[in-house]
Amino acid sequence: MADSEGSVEQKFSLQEVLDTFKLCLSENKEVYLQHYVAGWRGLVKFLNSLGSVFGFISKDAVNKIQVLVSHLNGENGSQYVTVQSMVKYELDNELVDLTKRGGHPESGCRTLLRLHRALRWLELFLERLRTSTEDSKTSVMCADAYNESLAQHHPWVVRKAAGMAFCMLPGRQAFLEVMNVGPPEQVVAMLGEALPLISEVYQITEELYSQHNLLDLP
Ligand SMILES: CCCCCCCC/C=C\CCCCCCCC(=O)N[C@@H](COP(=O)(O)O)[C@H](O)/C=C/CCCCCCCCCCCCC
Repeated sequence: MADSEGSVEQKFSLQEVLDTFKLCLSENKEVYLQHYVAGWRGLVKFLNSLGSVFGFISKDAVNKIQVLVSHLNGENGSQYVTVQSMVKYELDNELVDLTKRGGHPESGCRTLLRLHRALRWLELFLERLRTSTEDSKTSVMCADAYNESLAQHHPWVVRKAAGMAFCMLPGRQAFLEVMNVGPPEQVVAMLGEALPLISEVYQITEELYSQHNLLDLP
């Protein structure tokens, strides 16, 4: 639908996100950065539809997406086709701050690590949502998933702000409706399809980062 300024309204579609995560893995199980970033773009669209209280989260995610896009579109873009090639290129060329922040505050490795940690939150949250019942609270599912994952990497002030934002989440039914899939049973089925894909992308990235000791990049 076009708005009053003539631009096309971008509605969130879970199917679209599912499709992008399907495209993320190459035949030899490398993670395509372009599709990884597209998956996050889709998720941010969803976050934006929940209202301005989530703006500070959306802003941070968009910043990180933009950093990765600028690597992809930069003069060394061919080195950023997959997460594997990015890691190799940046490590071989000493483009990553490994122990403390220095000359490479926006390395692809560091930036992707932040989204990678958030992907674990997403996996935990969606699994809770998939197995939830009508009276389950999205705010509780979201907070539990956050405390089990991302929270460990955030300072008190961010944890506090995130906790307050979670309280503003719509209830389960409204939440499922925003996904634009159909009745709750259909959403649950689609989540069942999406979760193994998200989980595989997460696991492959986690192993790669672990092999190269990149899981604690400053
Ligand atoms: C399938 C559809 C249903 C679920 C849709 C969920 C949509 C979620 C979309 C985006 C999630 C946001 C990802 C946030 C990335 C955060 C990265 C991060 O950890 N950044 C921190 C560290 O960065 P540096 O300072 O080291 O550069 C930064 O400090 C964070 C600031 C913002 C607060 C982040 C809170 C994250 C909460 C988890 C997401 C909650 C979304 C709730 C909506 C359901």
